[in-house]
Amino acid sequence: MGTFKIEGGHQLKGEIQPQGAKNEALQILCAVLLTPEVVTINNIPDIIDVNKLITLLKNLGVKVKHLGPGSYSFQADNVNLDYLKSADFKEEGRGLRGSIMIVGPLLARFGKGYIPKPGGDKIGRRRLDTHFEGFINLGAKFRYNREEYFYGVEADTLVGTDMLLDEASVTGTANIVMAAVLAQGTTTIYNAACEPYLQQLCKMLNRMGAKISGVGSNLLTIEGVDALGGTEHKMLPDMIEIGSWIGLAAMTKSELTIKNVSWDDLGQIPNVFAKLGITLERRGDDIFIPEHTNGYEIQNYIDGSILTIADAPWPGFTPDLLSIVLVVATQARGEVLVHQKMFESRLFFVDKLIDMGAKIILCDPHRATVIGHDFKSQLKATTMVSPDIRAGISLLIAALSAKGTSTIHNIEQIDRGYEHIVKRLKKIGAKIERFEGN
Ligand SMILES: CC(=O)N[C@H]1[C@@H](OP(=O)(O)OP(=O)(O)OC[C@H]2O[C@@H](n3ccc(=O)[nH]c3=O)[C@H](O)[C@@H]2O)O[C@H](CO)[C@@H](O)[C@@H]1O
Ligand SMILES: C=C(OP(=O)(O)O)C(=O)O
Repeated sequence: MGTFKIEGGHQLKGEIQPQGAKNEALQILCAVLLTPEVVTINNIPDIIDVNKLITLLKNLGVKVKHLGPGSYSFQADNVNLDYLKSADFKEEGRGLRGSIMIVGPLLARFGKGYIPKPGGDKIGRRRLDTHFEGFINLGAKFRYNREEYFYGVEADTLVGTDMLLDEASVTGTANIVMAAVLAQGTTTIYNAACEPYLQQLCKMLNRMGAKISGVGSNLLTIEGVDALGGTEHKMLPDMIEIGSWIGLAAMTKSELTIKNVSWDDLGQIPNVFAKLGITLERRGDDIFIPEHTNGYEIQNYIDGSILTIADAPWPGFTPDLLSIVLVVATQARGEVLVHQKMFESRLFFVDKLIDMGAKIILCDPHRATVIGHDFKSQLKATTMVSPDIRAGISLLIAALSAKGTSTIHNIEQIDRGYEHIVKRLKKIGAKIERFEGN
């Protein structure tokens, strides 16, 4: 287990370039299984989850070439389906959440797809019903081994149909789309998720020869085709990382420029941080955050009542930034109610912030009220364990703003989704060191 030691209370300054989007990368990498031709992918983030998925693809027989920083080519012209029966696969497949999305492409191209219960953050129940109901709707037979938590779908042919998803699941929609592109006839998916990750996936699939319309909406229409070909794709910047750096700038009262953010793909994100009182300036495609010398003030609603920030499927506010919103609010002027609707166990990390001196009331597992200090009282350094990726980065931001030296254990959780974080944070002046072990 790795550890960060962080000396807090220092202002940062400079430019930071966001990495390629983790959640997009996990979808796009799985899509290489849909064609025997070469797919070249750029701006792939160098993070644990993505590297695990690349290893899994290699073990499945996909030819992987590293072309340069963040660029790889993939060719799935000799896929080894026997690997899916191996003990190694049962171990590797559960190493991350994104591995679930190999099932749709494998089912569509080879008639069978298997996966052990995938990993990812322990942030509450994370069911997979939407994925498998979708495959069943396309004509697949489903089986589940309860002892081994092993899922499987099989079908000689998939046949397009109309379906209404029980929830707008991000990875579920991606999985079903990747199965439907090679099905016979037309599939419609209503209540589809439409995050930029999915829009990017659909655009890439269309470049490979798929026929998907409605991209960006919650109604996708997919005309099945016989085969897909190769293509080249570039990942968008990671919007969750961008939100994390906005929070970091505000909490440390630092002037930061976040470079090349693809502003038009950020949806509500700039707006939500602006509601917390943070000044964000659009400079071309960069976000400039000035030094917040006088702090930042949370806006109330028009009628004077307390602001609520809640998550919702896109174009709503992403749940992956609520932990960051929460930590940023601890130093704001004013109060906010943070409502994490999707996940049941994602707010428990507030205990740590309370230990550090933050004024937070955890109302129930989904809601926390934060009363900001307006920098009149600094958070105190402490020792903590990162419970999940976004709580981890939030605790890191808290530590960078706190007085004294903090220790964060279990930083692999942060490494899952943040590329070369020590090097990048040091470049803007952060005092952070990594240690292996505890
Ligand atoms: C690898 C990857 O891409 N992970 C992301 C993906 O996970 P993932 O695809 O696993 O998440 P889902 O979209 O399936 O759902 C996440 C949770 O939200 C609940 N839910 C979902 C849809 C809905 O309309 N209402 C609702 O309550 C689900 O029951 C589930 O508990 O999407 C999540 C939701 O944006 C993000 O937090 C994860 O970072
Ligand atoms: C919850 C997240 O990731 P995963 O779905 O991979 O656990 C996240 O990225 O915030």
